[in-house]
This record gives sequence, structure tokens and C-alpha cells, in this order.
Amino acid sequence: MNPPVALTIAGSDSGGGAGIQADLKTFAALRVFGTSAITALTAQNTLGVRGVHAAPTEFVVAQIAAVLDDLPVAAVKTGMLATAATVTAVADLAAQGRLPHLVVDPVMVSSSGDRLLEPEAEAAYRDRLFPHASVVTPNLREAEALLGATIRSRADQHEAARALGDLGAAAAVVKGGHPAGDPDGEAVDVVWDGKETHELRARWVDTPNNHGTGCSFASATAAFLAQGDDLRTALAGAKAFVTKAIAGGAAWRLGAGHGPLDHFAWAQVK
Ligand SMILES: Nc1ncnc2c1ncn2[C@@H]1O[C@H](COP(=O)(O)OP(=O)(O)O)[C@@H](O)[C@H]1O
Ligand SMILES: Cc1ncc(COP(=O)(O)OP(=O)(O)O)c(N)n1
Repeated sequence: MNPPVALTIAGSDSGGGAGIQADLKTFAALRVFGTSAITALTAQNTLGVRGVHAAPTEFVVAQIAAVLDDLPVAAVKTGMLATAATVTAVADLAAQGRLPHLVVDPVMVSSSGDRLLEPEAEAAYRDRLFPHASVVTPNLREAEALLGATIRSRADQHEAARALGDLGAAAAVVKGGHPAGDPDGEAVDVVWDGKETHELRARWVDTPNNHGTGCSFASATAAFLAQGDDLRTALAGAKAFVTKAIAGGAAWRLGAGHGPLDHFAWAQVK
């Protein structure tokens, strides 16, 4: 029997920890056939981003169309889209109904503090892409930028998830992985499911190796949706997946900065 197919529209991380590389490893670990449209090349390692080379928007669209015209894509994840023109082009495809089960991770800044999105693209996310998303998955900092709000407490995190829903996304997750763990020793994400909020909780893993956590969470969500799970089940599965991947890579010392996750820890424990 054929595996389900997922598409990631994202940037390349030469260091292998985040972006397309994290997404394809996540898809493979979850037994989903991964396809990709690369929006930008980054010269990047565990210490930071040295350069970004965005692909022309027409060529991003050409990659997406080549995949969609031939393969039965069941779910789509977007990561680093880099420019306002690419955000808008992806939104146009979504408006045409071509991007099923669309998971939008609005990547803006890397954990090393480097910008991965043109500032003017933030409005395009809000106004054009979010209304077509099955779920949007900003981290705390991205949610603050998109909403023009400050998130200081768990109550603020719940309010932010609701407010993202008001922007038109069917559901929203405000991830709580940065900058520090929960006082209860848990990593807490807040989900707005279109009706109410609830929390995804997992144990906090004390490790410097947190590069690619957001990419892996969003692509795992897309993988579970591609397998036919409903959104609530897919998000719970993605939370379990990313927690195992972080724990699995916690003892690794790959690079001198924020190291990668072990995406295949999932397969080892199952
Ligand atoms: N050290 C950690 N231990 C456990 N879970 C974590 C840790 N860091 C991040 N997470 C989880 O990883 C997922 C990605 O969140 P986050 O790191 O905030 O995203 P991003 O990479 O976009 O900043 C969330 O489910 C978050 O709670
Ligand atoms: C090419 C590329 N895409 C995305 C990111 C950011 O990765 P993410 O998992 O959202 O966050 P951090 O792990 O960097 O906090 C990236 N660095 N490069």
C-alpha cells in the first residue's frame, strides 16, 4: 500500500537541524512520504545564520505545482517563506483549494536571533495566508509580533491563541518552548481549536539542543493529518513526537551551539 504524502514548503538549513531537513526527517520517521518546495537557502549551523538566499517566488510556485500535479499530497506544512511575495503566492494556491490540511508555521526569526522573514511579510501572513490555514503554530515571540501584543503569562498565551483564531485561522497553537521552561517543569503549548482553548503539556527537557523544535512540531502535525488523524489527535501526536525527539538528542554534542534533535528516537521507542 502507498504511504500518505505530505509537502513541506520551507527553507533549507545547511546545518541539518531545522527547515526542510527537519521536516523530511520528521515525515520519514512518521512513515509519511515527504515532498518539498524550497523557498530559500540558508548558510546556517548550530551557532547561527550566516546568509540567506531566497528563491524567486515563481520558482517556489513551480516546485509546488510540479509536486501537486503528480503526487497525491494529503497535507502541507509551510515553514520559512522568506518574502512577502512568496507568502502571497502560497496564499493564492491555498485560496484555490490546492493545499489540503495546511499547517502554517510562521517562521520569522531563528533561535539564534537571525531574521528569516522580510518584516513586510508579517501582514501577508495575517491577511492572506492565515484565513486558509487548518492550524497556525507561532512560538511566543512570533505570536507577539503577529498580534502586536505582549505575552507574559499563561493567561496571555490563551488570549493570544484565541486572537490568532480571530485573524481567520481555523485553529492556532501558541508554542511555549522559548525562552524558558514552565515553572511546573513542563513545556506548555496553548491550542485554540475554533471553540475553546486547551493545553498540550509535556515534560521540559533540559538541553541546549533545541534547534528545529518548531519545524519538527509543525511537520509532525502535517504528517499525522496526512495519515488521517483529526486535528486534536494530530497535535497531541506532534507534541509526543517532538518531546521524544528533543529527549533523544539531549545528550548529543553536534556543533558548538544549539544542536539538533533525534527525529528517529520516535521509531526506536515504538
Ligand atoms: N526543552 C524543551 N523540552 C520540551 N519541549 C520543548 C522544549 N523546547 C521546545 N519544546 C516544545 O517544542 C515545540 C516547539 O516549540 P518552540 O520551541 O517554542 O518552537 P520554535 O522552534 O518555533 O521556537 C513545542 O511543543 C514546545 O513546547
Ligand atoms: C531554514 C530554517 N527554517 C526554520 C528555522 C527555524 O526553525 P524553528 O524550528 O522554527 O526554530 P528554532 O529551532 O530555530 O528556534 C531555521 N532556523 N532555519
